[in-house]
Amino acid sequence: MSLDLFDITLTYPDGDTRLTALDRVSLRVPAGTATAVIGPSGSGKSSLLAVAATLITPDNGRVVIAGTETAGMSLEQTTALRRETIGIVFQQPNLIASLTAAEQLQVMAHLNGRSPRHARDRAEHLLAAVGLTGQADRRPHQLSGGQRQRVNIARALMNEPAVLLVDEPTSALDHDRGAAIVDLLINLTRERGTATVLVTHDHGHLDRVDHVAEMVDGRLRTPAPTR
Ligand SMILES: Nc1ncnc2c1ncn2[C@@H]1O[C@H](COP(=O)(O)OP(=O)(O)OP(=O)(O)O)[C@@H](O)[C@H]1O
Repeated sequence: MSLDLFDITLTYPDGDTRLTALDRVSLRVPAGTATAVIGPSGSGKSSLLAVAATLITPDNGRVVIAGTETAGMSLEQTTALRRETIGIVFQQPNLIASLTAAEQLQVMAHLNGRSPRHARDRAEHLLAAVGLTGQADRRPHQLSGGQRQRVNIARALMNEPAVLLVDEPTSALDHDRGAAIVDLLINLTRERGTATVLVTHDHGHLDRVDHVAEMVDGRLRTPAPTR
């Protein structure tokens, strides 16, 4: 199931006028593929991710998540859609200090009303998928930065999202660990068929993704295939 943004315009209040952060942006991310969004600071990358995540409603345009049109939905409907179909990986892992790696994941399934047994099994499976077999009982301070980011990614996948939105996942990591995280994200995208958007400053990893979309002053250059 794909992610589709059609002709999105987003403005923010700016004194007496409004600042255009996204200017008629359209983007299609098919299932099982990853698109990197690059561009200078202030070009609109985070705004694009926030609109795709249904965290901000654009002034104009349509956001279609896994075939579901989000325009006109109530707050409750949008929240439910987000919980069920979107996984978000923020730049900083934002893990809960007192919980083990497995518990960080189980909380997500609990919020979605899944059984504790289901949550335990899925957490174990996903921690293995991100290369953290044997680390399930560790708390954040007992994990490295790269391992914490892996827990973060596994947590975003807990509810089997159709769409995976990732903001600067490698910014706190050195080049090799960053490359390993991008490889992991690409493999998970293929295996799980997610439509993945990856905002990144790190152009060293662009050869791994399917498309690169460049933001310039709120506009998107047509995505170019990278392979
Ligand atoms: N909440 C807000 N209120 C007003 N203006 C905002 C708000 N958020 C972002 N902007 C402005 O919108 C434009 C796009 O910002 P955005 O954060 O989307 O860019 P970005 O490409 O993600 O930047 P960076 O790489 O620095 O994170 C910028 O001019 C920014 O100053």
